[in-house]
Amino acid sequence: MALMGPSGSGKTTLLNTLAQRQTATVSGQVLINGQEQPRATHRQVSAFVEQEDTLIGSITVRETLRFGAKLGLPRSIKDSEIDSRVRSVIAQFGLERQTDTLVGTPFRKGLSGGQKRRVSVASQLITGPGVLYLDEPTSGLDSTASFEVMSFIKSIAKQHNLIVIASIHQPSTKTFELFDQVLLLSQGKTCYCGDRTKIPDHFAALGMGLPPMTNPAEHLLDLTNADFSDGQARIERIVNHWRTSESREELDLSLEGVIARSNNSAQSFQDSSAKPGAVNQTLTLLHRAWIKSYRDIVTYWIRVAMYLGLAIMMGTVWLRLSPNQANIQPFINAIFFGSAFMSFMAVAYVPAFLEDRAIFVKERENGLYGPSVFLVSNFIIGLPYLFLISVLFSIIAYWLANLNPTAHSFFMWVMWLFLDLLAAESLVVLVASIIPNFVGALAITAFANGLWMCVGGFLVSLPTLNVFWKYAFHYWDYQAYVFQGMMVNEFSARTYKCGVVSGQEGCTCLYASALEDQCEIAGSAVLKEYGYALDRQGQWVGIMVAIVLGYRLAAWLAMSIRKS
Ligand SMILES: Nc1ncnc2c1ncn2[C@@H]1O[C@H](COP(=O)(O)OP(=O)(O)OP(=O)(O)O)[C@@H](O)[C@H]1O
Repeated sequence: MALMGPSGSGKTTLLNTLAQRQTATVSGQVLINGQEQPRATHRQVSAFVEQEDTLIGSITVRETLRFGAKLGLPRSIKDSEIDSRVRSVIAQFGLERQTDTLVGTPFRKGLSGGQKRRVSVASQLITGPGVLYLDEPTSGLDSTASFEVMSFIKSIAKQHNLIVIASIHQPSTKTFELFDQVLLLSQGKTCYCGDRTKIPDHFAALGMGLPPMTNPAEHLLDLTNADFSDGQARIERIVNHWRTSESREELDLSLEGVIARSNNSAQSFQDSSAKPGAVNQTLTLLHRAWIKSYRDIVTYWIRVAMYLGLAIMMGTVWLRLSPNQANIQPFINAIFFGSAFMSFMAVAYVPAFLEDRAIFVKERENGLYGPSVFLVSNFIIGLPYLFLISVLFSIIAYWLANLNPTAHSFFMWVMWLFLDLLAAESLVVLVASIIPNFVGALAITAFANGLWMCVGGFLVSLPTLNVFWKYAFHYWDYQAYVFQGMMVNEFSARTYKCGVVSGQEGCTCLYASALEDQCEIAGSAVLKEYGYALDRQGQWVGIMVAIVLGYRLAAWLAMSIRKS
């Protein structure tokens, strides 16, 4: 069935209402086989293909369909059967030659627009729905590609006894003729609903017959458009004519028949408990995210390169500092840069997360999985990459800057940096879950990281920081714990040479410590100045883990509440 009508006539609203996908206030009933069904049943028996393709660009056509099947089909279905279903859907959509072609990203060319549309529809058909809703399946395609997409859909609909309801804007004559039924809307009202072939007679009775050599779809749109002269009066005539027409009477009668029959027979639909379990779905998402993470440079590799650049820059700016008192402040500054600025740069994760979130929203709408599965897989897939970034950054920057040169201190630094990046990424996930908009999420994450920098205790020492900022924000500032941890790592066991004044005997030490008479400063004196304890790293690690989990939990809450 083609759902047609001029712009703003209510096509999308009706389609969403039928598919039970929106919360707009509507009245009336949506019946399947003559009976009202719960939302979960709608999701089981139907599939919805949105106007925009939300495909993952860095996986192949075969992988797209396989992952779609594994996420949506009951776990009792074996891998071999999934593979054969995938092969058959690929063949039905004429995509054999593109089976192992990537869908395509801005950096790697993949499928054409029409092929992408076919993959979008195919990925919804793999789970074998009975009703398929298509929101403007041909938008953005030229008339040849539109016809091609619709004819594939038509032949599959015939083969599988599938009901297809597609909103469509301005189909060519050939594409229009693929539809059996037409529902014509204008200003939210029905202008015609029924057999396509009966349209010419229906409108001819109104004196609005189809002129020769005219595209029928275009003619119908002209008739129902209120913007033309006499538009309003004409639409009212069309609507009234439909209300009293024979076609309308026939439709009512057949609906009454369906409802009466359904009252005498209980409908049973497929059991939803047979869906794949949360663990299986998490593993499937992890597998898909893993492929995406190594193929798509935007996900992690741009960030790896950026952190490598920053490591070289930091290591050469703070180049081989010797441990003397003049370098104590530069060491502290290096630690601040290594903790605060590194986490600030996590804003580079915003676009990749928003892309994953868009896929999640679509798949949740289709009833595949919820926020827990998405967030757990997102968390796990980030761990190896963040660890890799922490190790690579540290190998370069730590030794070039000559921070405390012991193996133990190096590994402790890597751990602090890893926790830092993990917390920063969790903050991005939280902010982008609440504000799923590129500029908005970027601005708020940058603001939050700016705030954490200011109240961390380095730019303004804790005793000086005013009580509001201290008590409201300092104690859950993840950057503060990383800074403290890195400071203890550098200064707890290292000594620094005091300064010698030329022409004088002895030396002057900037920090008083027990080693003053040997012209040295014990690093612990620096920590004393900042008020940092030497033995609380374990507690700080615990607090960092709690902050990371807190951010992820808050993101889960935001995603559970926010549905779009
Ligand atoms: N039956 C109705 N009664 C009253 N208002 C309606 C009805 N259907 C839709 N609307 C309202 O009309 C507006 C346009 O609806 P919608 O976006 O569904 O139109 P559309 O035909 O899909 O437009 P386009 O082709 O431009 O996407 C929306 O604000 C919607 O809430």
